[in-house]
Amino acid sequence: MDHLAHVSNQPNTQPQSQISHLALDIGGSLIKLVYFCRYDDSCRDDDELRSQNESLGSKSDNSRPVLGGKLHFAKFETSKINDCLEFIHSMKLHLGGFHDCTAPSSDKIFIKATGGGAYKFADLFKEKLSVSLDKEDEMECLVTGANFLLKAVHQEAFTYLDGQKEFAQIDPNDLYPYLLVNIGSGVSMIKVDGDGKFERVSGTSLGGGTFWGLGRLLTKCKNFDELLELSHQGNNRVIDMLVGDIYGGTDYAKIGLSATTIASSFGKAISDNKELVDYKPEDISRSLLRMISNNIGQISYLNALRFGLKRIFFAGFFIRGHAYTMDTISVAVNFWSKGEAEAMFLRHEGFLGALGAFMSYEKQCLDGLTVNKIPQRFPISVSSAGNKIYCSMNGKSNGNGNESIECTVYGT
Ligand SMILES: Nc1ncnc2c1ncn2[C@@H]1O[C@H](COP(=O)(O)OP(=O)(O)O)[C@@H](O)[C@H]1O
Ligand SMILES: CC(C)(COP(=O)(O)O)[C@@H](O)C(=O)NCCC(=O)O
Repeated sequence: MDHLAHVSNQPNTQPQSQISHLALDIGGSLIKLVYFCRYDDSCRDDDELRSQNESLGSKSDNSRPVLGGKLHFAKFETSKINDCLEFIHSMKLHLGGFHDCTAPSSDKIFIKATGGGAYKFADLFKEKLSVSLDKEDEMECLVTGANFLLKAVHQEAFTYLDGQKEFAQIDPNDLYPYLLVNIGSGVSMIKVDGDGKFERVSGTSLGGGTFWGLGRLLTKCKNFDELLELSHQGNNRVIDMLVGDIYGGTDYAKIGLSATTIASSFGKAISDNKELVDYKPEDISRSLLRMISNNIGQISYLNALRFGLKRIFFAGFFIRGHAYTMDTISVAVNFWSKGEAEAMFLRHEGFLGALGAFMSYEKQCLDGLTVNKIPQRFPISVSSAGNKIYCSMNGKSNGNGNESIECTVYGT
């Protein structure tokens, strides 16, 4: 089975009854899965977690049991949805949904799902797994996921400039407003003012799908990571027309453009008298990556300026923890804002929507949990005091956002 990534150490060895609450984000390019896996001894009072709780500024409640476990993440290409269905089936993840106690037929299992595929593939899930997809709004899920990560997960956000990664100290009480830029197949820009308070203020169709789609056509690369890898070795100046190419090697200082600034992405191709085969795939990949990243960085900054936002968080699987992508976006934001605005990135960049869908289980009547009839309800939410779910990262970041998140949930 060709699933791209999963984060649990050995998911297939987990006792099935420990897995619960599967949530999906089915996007234009990738399907993202989040599910919760309890530890065996999870129903316990845990002093360490209580002190963690107190350090987060919330009061511990000794009367409630603690469910310890991990959030696991996985992703599949949307075009390989059958692999995803097989994975869910083999792990029995589809049983980790909820019964709608209010529905006439309460034997139905619902799985929380967001993204366009929650609509497009609803019948397929019903046919293959006998589950219904309970649809949650994509923008709402992105915002819920971002707020959760920024408030609850240690060292989630970081800046990246000149090869230097620096974790940002995020004060949960001073988080808003910010601009969330989700770079998936397309790009959404969302002004976030609070929990559930947001507005999608802009977007662009020149996103991750454009980079991968054009890149595949122009370079014959077989997968996304190969294309990204190629860009490492490439030189965009071979294809991009620089200010210096137009100005005889000099800056256009009067308007603040150096000779090395890209004047026109892919512009050299009009006059080089070359065919596609004459360009190296790595140079094409590099130019393409800069074109898309610069453009998104610029539009993001303009929207931040429009609403007076200082912080811009970039997410979505286009970024892929890739140094050059993050560097280019950071430089674009820095350049256009003259250092006023800052680009930040998230370790779990691609899982915001799926996490948001996962959080939305909180809204449901959860008494009829289907997995092992867990007696506790599952109040997942991150209040400003962070007093229901606690997280710490498990293991070091590998840049893919594929770590599991240790989390603890109070049962009620
Ligand atoms: N393994 C991969 N296969 C395809 N695209 C990938 C892969 N890894 C990263 N990407 C990039 O991530 C984008 C999808 O990001 P994602 O946040 O999952 O958006 P969506 O919800 O639209 O699928 C793709 O368009 C591509 O640029
Ligand atoms: C339609 C979408 C919200 C779908 O989300 P995605 O699957 O790309 O993550 C997104 O592709 C988008 O915002 N596109 C840009 C459309 C526009 O504003 O021009």
